[in-house]
Amino acid sequence: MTCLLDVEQISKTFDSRVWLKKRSKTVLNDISFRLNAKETLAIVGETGSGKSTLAKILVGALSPTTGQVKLNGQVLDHGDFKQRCQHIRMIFQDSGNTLNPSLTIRHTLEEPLKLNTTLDESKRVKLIRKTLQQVGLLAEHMHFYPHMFSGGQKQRIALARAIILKPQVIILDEALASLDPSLRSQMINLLLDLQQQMDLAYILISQNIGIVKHFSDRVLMLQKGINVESGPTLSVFSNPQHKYTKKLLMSQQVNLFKGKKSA
Ligand SMILES: Nc1ncnc2c1ncn2[C@@H]1O[C@H](COP(=O)(O)OP(=O)(O)OP(=O)(O)O)[C@@H](O)[C@H]1O
Repeated sequence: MTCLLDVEQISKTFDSRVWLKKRSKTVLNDISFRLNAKETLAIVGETGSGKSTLAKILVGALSPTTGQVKLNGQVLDHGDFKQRCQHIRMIFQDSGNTLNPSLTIRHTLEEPLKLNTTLDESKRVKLIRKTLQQVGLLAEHMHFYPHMFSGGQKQRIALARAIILKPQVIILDEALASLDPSLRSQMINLLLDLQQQMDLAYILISQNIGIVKHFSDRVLMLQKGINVESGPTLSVFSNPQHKYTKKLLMSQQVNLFKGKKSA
């Protein structure tokens, strides 16, 4: 299988000044992993372990102190948002609530198309209709405003905004955390369907071992910015080697023997 995303030895140190004294804090230390098409890698760690910092580096919102990110073998330069935003998209926990309340869904979805494609208006509208249907909404919803949707529907619109440019990688930063269990299962099934249809790769950032077990192929356990254990999700969860992994699994007491798509 060809490698889509190649993350090589990423480290990040934040510098700050307190009372004229310079302080440095290393929040990511030598993180490397590879991601293939149609694959889901979960990045799991407690609060403050560096998950969001890593996600921000992958989408280009932060530059790494050392290391590099390659997409299809090409190094991504920090600040090259046009290249990144077409290929790597991110959905947050509250993405649905960040929709501009004064814009119809059509205008929200049309914005990235105007910025990144040469499609004319009729082709843009056609693609918006198709994308809304792909995420389980109606084509007519493009005329609605965000306040006319439920939380789960808004998260689907955020997903539509993420897939409309046909990206290769989607980063889900706790994107399922605020949904109730039934909406969460529907969203996971939708994400798995889209993964097959569009050859998408996902990076799932989560503290929820149950979601990770259900959704990911491989897992990377992050503790204080260090990759303490990684591998196929079922192997890591059924035979954890590092005490941090054992502690997280114990704290959430998950049934470890059901994996992706069989749960
Ligand atoms: N701009 C910044 N300047 C200094 N320190 C920062 C900055 N951004 C993040 N940090 C620190 O980096 C560490 C990792 O933060 P990060 O948000 O990546 O963790 P996280 O694993 O995503 O946590 P959570 O699950 O709570 O979102 C934290 O200690 C945080 O305080």
